[in-house]
Amino acid sequence: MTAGLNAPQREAIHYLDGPLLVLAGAGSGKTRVITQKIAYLIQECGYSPAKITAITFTNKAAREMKERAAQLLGDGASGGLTVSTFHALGVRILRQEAKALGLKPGFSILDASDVGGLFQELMKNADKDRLRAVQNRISLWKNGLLGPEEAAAQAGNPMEQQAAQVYGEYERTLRAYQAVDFDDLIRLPVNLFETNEEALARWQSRIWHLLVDEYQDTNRCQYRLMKLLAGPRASFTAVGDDDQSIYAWRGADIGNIHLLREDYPRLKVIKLEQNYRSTTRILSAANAVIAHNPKVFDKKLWSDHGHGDPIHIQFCRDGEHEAEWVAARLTAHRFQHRGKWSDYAILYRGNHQARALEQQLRNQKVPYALSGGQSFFERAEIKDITSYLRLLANQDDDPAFIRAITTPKRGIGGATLEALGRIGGQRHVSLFDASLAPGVEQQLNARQLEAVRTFCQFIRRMEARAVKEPASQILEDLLRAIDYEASLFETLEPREAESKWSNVRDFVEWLGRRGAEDNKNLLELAQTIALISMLDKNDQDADAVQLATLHAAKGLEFRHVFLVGVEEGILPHRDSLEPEKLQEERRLMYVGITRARMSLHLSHCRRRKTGREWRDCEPSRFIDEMGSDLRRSGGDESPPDAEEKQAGRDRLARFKALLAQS
Ligand SMILES: Nc1ncnc2c1ncn2[C@@H]1O[C@H](COP(=O)(O)OP(=O)(O)OP(=O)(O)O)[C@@H](O)[C@H]1O
Ligand SMILES: [Mg+2]
Repeated sequence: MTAGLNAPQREAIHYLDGPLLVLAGAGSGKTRVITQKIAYLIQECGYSPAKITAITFTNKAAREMKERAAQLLGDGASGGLTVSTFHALGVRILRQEAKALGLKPGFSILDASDVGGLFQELMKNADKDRLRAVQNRISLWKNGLLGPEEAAAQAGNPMEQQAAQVYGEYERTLRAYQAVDFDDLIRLPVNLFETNEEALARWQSRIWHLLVDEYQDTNRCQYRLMKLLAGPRASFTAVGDDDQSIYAWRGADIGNIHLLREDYPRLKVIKLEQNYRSTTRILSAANAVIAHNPKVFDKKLWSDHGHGDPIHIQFCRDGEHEAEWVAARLTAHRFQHRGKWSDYAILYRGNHQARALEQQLRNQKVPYALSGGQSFFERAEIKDITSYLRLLANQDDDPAFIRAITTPKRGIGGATLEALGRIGGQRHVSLFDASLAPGVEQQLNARQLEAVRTFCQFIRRMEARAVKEPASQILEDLLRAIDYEASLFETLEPREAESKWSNVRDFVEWLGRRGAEDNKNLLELAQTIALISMLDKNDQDADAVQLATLHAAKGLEFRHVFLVGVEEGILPHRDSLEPEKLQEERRLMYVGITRARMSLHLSHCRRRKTGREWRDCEPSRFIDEMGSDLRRSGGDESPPDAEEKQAGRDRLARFKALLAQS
């Protein structure tokens, strides 16, 4: 079972005498240790899969790990195993312990855009920057387990004082809607377990061994949850790499690695030193870059995959040229290596960099999948549909009520909603309940009343069906009943309507499949949609180039990686030039380089256009830090004239024709 693993990996897998930290560099097989350890516990130690919980950083990683474990163990042997993100685990805990927390089991989970909307309501006159600052501040307080009162006592500058004020109001609003935000998914279970011994004991007894991947990016709150769940037995395996900690901006805390030693004096630490992912050239460059950060833990990393191809640095004229170059070079490279599109990833620092790349990939007919961008689930048409689902599961969810009752238009407007809001406010009930409350007749005219009542009855009917019929069936009926397709075509240009309707169809199909696979009804599915990102929606088997931000690429590996925009101001980011932030940018660069197995291409531009302004660009200092074993090209062209551009296009056309023949 542990064949093909090295000695320290085997040691990590077999170690069960107490808390264990595997601290090792990129590609050294940390994630593999977790997967193999799950199999080992079940197969060799006789653990029931239901007694094992593993925590990963993304839903995609969770699913891959589950699949790997199922493969290792054979059919059905891994049933009951929990592999999930901290957030998904939080949902599970909240759902089962809802009563103790004063939540109803169908509570809503608000995603980032819902929360953004709520803050806009609460701070009507604030500008965008203030809104974002306040929202971030509150999120950090929540992750630090500080309530509104403690926050108020701690608030320093005027922004923080305002945040502390809004915080209380925000929390009351969430509770009134029977809704939670992402931070609550971790914080509420922690609060519960700290005050309710019975609940804690129940969950502790379910977890004989806890495994945590990407430990370096846990925040204080997640660490508390992990510690509570591990309990006094402290039977856990955490794996991580301090050099890959890239979420400090979201409250992740490298200090948690030290904390583990302090909190668990018996902590065993195992280091892995062999990298199985990358060629020596790639690894040396990564090691050289990260050596510029102060060393916290002594780690070595070597690989016996041979030197491999030189790392290629391309100097491009401008952003457009860079995107053109990437698409063309990638296509040629794939042709030479007779590879698949899915062997390739294009990585970048910020989401906005994707647009130019997407355009070129489309032009050159390169199939691609985008992750880490605006989530599929945050598109207006999908939010329209999910507002119905949320309302089916939770009729206290006022934002969902407002969106659903006004989409498509059914003659209910601001005046009706205001009247309902007044009744709700007086009686302390939701808008849904206000619609059915006695006395509502006096506030609404006959037409309004009829429209509101019909809507509420429709929701009730669908809710009753949702607990017993397959999710896809209900969803189909729901769409038909509200005539969503027609409403799109009535209000939008045909092409736009077409594209939105096709997204809705994708969503229905996907949700139906998900329901059947996970054996969940529509109400249960409705709840977790907020947790799902675009990455999960992608067809896993599709042969496509992966486009991702460096943050979203963590933990993944690709045969060939293109890292674009390796420039001062982008990577490192212009807002992150002070020493601590610069170190995090350097770790981001390290993460990027170490995603590559066989080849790595970097690019930077002479100048870029932002808005109407052209800006001169400097290559990133991180390129210099990679050492001298680099192959550079480009940088000597003057801007092309029309003739040259045409010649380039002709060359490309000939090349494509060649490709098509091959
Ligand atoms: N003992 C081994 N023999 C052969 N291949 C291995 C071994 N251990 C790990 N690998 C392979 O090396 C690659 C990297 O492993 P893995 O993703 O587990 O590393 P990691 O330490 O989790 O990396 P990261 O820090 O990027 O998350 C994977 O393709 C994995 O299958
Ligand atoms: Mg990993």
